[in-house]
Amino acid sequence: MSIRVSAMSVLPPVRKDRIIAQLPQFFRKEAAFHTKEDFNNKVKTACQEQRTGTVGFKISKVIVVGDLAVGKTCLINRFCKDAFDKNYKATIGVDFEMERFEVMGVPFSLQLWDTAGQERFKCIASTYYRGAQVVIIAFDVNDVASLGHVRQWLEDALKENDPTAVQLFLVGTKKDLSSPAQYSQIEQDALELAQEITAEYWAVSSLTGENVKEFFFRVASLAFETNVLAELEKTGSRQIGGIVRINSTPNNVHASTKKKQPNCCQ
Ligand SMILES: Nc1nc2c(ncn2[C@@H]2O[C@H](COP(=O)(O)OP(=O)(O)OP(=O)(O)O)[C@@H](O)[C@H]2O)c(=O)[nH]1
Ligand SMILES: [Mg+2]
Repeated sequence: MSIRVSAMSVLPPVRKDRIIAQLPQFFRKEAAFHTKEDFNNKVKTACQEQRTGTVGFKISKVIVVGDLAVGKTCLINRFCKDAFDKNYKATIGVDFEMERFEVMGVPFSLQLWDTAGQERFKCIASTYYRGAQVVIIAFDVNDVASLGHVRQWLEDALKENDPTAVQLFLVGTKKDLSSPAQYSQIEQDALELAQEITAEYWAVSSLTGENVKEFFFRVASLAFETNVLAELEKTGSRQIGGIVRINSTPNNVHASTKKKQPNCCQ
């Protein structure tokens, strides 16, 4: 009996709890990437017609930065391993986890980079900031100073990346440790800051798991949506180039552009 190894059989199927069919909603309207209830129509159609180009084969890089001990490692571990460690073990340099999703039937992967917050490991960690599509800045909702350091983390992360291309999230951690009154006080400041730096704001607890899955699903969905839109724009401009060259009338332009569409997913 011969064994056939195809590209499809190398990867196990995407986990059932990583399948995204609908756009997960924002946490706070005041500081959301956008407030639409559903995925962009063009993106939905592209997924239905399997016209998402290379998006399904690419891996988006996500970096998680923020002060030491705010809970970056715990946040990633809660999502990726459904585990929580109450003992603090500082991250030395960086670590990363791969997470595979399926968004509206299209495979999509995130590479989650967990970086060190300790000053002495920061210079190693910062060499891994480059090429991030998503920057997550974490602060502890019980520690105002960690919120105060967010701008510095942002500046460091953006030094290595194209600021206009980065999707930014501000995440308050350890929500379980604060009383509702304390929390709402810091949330005001966090929302204000999130608006100023154009970040989407979330508050989570890795201990209880509150909002952790919702948050990463939102990150994956928005990164996916952005990538598909960029891909459609690329294909669109290629088609326009074709139209100019063949100098067609509007009717047969449509026919010829249709033929030119890549069919890489079939
Ligand atoms: N109660 C509570 N404790 C948390 C939570 N998240 C993290 N911690 C605790 O906070 C401490 C630091 O967590 P880490 O995830 O290691 O912090 P870090 O940001 O990765 O720290 P560095 O790697 O040094 O930058 C640990 O003792 C965790 O158990 C949370 O949601 N709730
Ligand atoms: Mg860590």
